[in-house]
Amino acid sequence: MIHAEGLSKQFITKGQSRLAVDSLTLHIEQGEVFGFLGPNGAGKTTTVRMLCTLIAPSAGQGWVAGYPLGSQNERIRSSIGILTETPGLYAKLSAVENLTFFARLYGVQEVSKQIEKYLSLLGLWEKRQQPVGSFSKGMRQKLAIARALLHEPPILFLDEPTGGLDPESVKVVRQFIQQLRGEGRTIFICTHNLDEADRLCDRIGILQQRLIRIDTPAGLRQSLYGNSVTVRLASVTDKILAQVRSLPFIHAVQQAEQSLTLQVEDPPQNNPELIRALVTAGADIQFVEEHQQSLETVYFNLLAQAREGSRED
Ligand SMILES: Nc1ncnc2c1ncn2[C@@H]1O[C@H](COP(=O)(O)OP(=O)(O)OP(=O)(O)O)[C@@H](O)[C@H]1O
Repeated sequence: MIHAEGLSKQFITKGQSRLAVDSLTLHIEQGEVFGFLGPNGAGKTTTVRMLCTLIAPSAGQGWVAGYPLGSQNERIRSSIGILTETPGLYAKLSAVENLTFFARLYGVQEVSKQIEKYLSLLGLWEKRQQPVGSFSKGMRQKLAIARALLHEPPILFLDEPTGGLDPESVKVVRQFIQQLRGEGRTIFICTHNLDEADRLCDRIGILQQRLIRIDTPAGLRQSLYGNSVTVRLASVTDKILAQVRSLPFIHAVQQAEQSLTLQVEDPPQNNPELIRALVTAGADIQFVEEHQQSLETVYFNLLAQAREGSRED
């Protein structure tokens, strides 16, 4: 659905050149929710602007909805919906008037039906006649999401979709994103919210000018340290130790008098077998605790490694 091959963007301002995005290669499947993480200035927005045909790449190639960037930009634009950091709505116009204006711009058929559908889904139908200038930030954000969907695009680019929203609105928007994924749409989210990326995204890409890592949230967590499980036992015997060490998904064993801390490949998948094996070996299990690395820890470590790497280059 979205494919980039060595995509780069160099900006030249006042004779100074700056490589904002360096040789980005990625592939995002249809129906995938992809999270794009990276610090301020990492190149996320620049990437999205290239993929949305708002700016031309300096090098590389890209395809969106099967159409190549550059020669088929019109087709790409009609296949995507965009939520930018600044919603750009008209303050004096009502919600309906704003959406009607944009619906005509996109050439939407059945304008009223589409407006009613999305205002209702996002909980704004009651406020439809109010001027957008009187809307809260959360309401404006939801209206901008509605606008991005009026023409039923199969691909959505969402820049900080829940940024600055209260917890209730965050929940509405997240549930809505899940619903859109359920409809088979491809969703590309730029966010600084690691917890959000963790909950919503099938895969996460971490960008720092270059793509540092791309993986599932679970894969990212495992990539640095693996996942640890601590099992507290009445006692640790040689038989128990031998049994645990024979399991192919156990990567490391740390032993204490009454506990084992084990590095497990995929805890939710492997823990049942681990517990069965322990019981077979005669273990009296008292507690099992899973220690997963937080995505935040992984994120900071990967960025630190990337910075270290670029200093050595
Ligand atoms: N039009 C432009 N002209 C010159 N430099 C630009 C332009 N747009 C972006 N840049 C530079 O490119 C780099 C990447 O910016 P970009 O906005 O893509 O980062 P970002 O990851 O989206 O950051 P943020 O999280 O702060 O939104 C920055 O150094 C920025 O100053």
